Amino acid sequence: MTPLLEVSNLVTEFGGGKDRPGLRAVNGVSFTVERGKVLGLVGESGSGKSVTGFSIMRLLEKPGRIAGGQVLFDGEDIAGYSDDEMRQLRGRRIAMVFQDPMTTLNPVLTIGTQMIEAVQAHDPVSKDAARQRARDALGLVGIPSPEERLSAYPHQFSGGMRQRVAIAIALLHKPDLIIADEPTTALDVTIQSQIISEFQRLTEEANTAVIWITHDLAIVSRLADEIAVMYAGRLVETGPVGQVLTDPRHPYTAGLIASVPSQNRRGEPLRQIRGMTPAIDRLPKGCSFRARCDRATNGCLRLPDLAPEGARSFRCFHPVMNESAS
Ligand SMILES: Nc1ncnc2c1ncn2[C@@H]1O[C@H](COP(=O)(O)OP(=O)(O)OP(=O)(O)O)[C@@H](O)[C@H]1O
Repeated sequence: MTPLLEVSNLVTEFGGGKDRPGLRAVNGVSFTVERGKVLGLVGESGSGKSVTGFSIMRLLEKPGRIAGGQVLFDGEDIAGYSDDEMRQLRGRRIAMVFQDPMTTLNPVLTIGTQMIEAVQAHDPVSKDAARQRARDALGLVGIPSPEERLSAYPHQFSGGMRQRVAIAIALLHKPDLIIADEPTTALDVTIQSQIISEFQRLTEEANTAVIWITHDLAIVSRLADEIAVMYAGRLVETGPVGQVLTDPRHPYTAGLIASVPSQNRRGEPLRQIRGMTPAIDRLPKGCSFRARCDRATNGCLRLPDLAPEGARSFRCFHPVMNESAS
């Protein structure tokens, strides 16, 4: 069966032109997402996670542009779709949830008006039927008194409730894929946990595939089937989440896991990856992680390929081998 989403060699640049390369925020990224499965896309700030999500959705702001690669959605290359074709797909078959729900919501319209518009944008149903769908969707994401809340404006909701509304809008048309870009990062942990559980239940019921963009490995271990780790615009490790998180191969993945606070002992300094992610306009030659890596050798002046090993793949000449895990 064709995967729901197949991203191959995606390159996204900012600026540049015909003869001038731009800044490569996404540099040859390939991954697949199967129907109903959750991919956790992780990496430090600036690694290119959001730009990958925006490229798939074709919501890149100028001067951002897809400079190469393919995005096959249900077997069709949507990277070449016109803006109109893309608008048809967005909201109906692919939806996005952002860190700030106000990216989705309009502050001057009631939630009801916005949700009815969102229903009618893709389904030619009556206003009453659309209102009913909106009410049901608010109920599904745990908004109390949904009928009354339809008449409220976004500012009359708490941050957590606003994010639930944004999720309800994303789920309105039962999309095949949701790209969730750090949707719980700005919320406190209890609300975060409730929203993740509800999101998980709703997407499982509708067999929706999800790309969950985050830097939080705890969320990924709870939610995702597969993980893809990005570093400086490239994927450095991919695979089933259980395998990668318990037995990482790439030293960067291992460093990320070791720096999770719960992995550290009380009283000892928190382990962290030394140094900083290189800026995308000053990427070092070869492996971009080598300046921060204890395992690097002169051989790392060449760029390793993302090489497969069973169900996983990693981009490293000197992978971590955890014998106790095998
Ligand atoms: N509009 C823009 N113009 C120029 N460069 C940009 C623009 N948007 C993003 N970038 C660059 O693209 C790179 C990747 O950014 P991106 O937002 O995808 O990172 P991220 O991994 O999602 O980080 P974060 O977790 O902080 O959102 C960064 O180096 C960023 O500076």
